[in-house]
Amino acid sequence: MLERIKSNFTESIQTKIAASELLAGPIEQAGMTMVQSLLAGNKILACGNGGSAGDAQHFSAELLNRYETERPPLPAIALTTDSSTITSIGNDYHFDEIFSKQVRALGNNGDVLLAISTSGNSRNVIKAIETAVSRDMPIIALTGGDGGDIAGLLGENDVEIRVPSSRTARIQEVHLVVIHCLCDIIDTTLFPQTEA
Ligand SMILES: O=C(CO)[C@@H](O)[C@H](O)[C@H](O)[C@H](O)COP(=O)(O)O
Ligand SMILES: [Zn+2]
Repeated sequence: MLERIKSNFTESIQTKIAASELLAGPIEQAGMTMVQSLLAGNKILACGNGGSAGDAQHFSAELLNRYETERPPLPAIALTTDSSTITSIGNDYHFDEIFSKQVRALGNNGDVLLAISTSGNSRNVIKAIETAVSRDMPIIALTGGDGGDIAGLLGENDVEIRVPSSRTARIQEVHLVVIHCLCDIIDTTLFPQTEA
């Protein structure tokens, strides 16, 4: 068991090192897309399932409250938190619609959709992306594996940040680092004078 534990750490570290080489460019591009949207008075909507629902909430909390620096609150909404909304859409329509219906209600032209799926194949995340496309919302997709169906849906103003791993746990561990990089870009670009 001790060897198994150590190998989980080793694999996580190695995936992060590989990701830092591959993903620094796309992460910078995604961070600047978010900065431009926030500067224009827009907001960021975030969604995902399971561990990725937690990631969506982690991101929105860091914008709404703070990341590392003292700065004003920034507008973000996790579409994963309102159990009344999620259960009623799932019950009356379909679980595939739980995020897309909220994007229809809350998403405006220029808002960003942060779509998180380790497989790239979650139907409710895919439908949220399709709705965001129809609203002219740029999409930042955090994926893994081969990018799944999400990879084929993105346009030239969108950014896919695809973790080079096929294990859900390893992909999620890198997604968290990516989310912290995005928060760091937002803080240091929008509030360059503020001390951490
Ligand atoms: O956290 C984990 C596994 O580490 C699970 O809860 C996992 O997030 C769920 O199985 C999700 O439904 C997987 O969805 P996705 O990442 O493929 O979109
Ligand atoms: Zn997990």
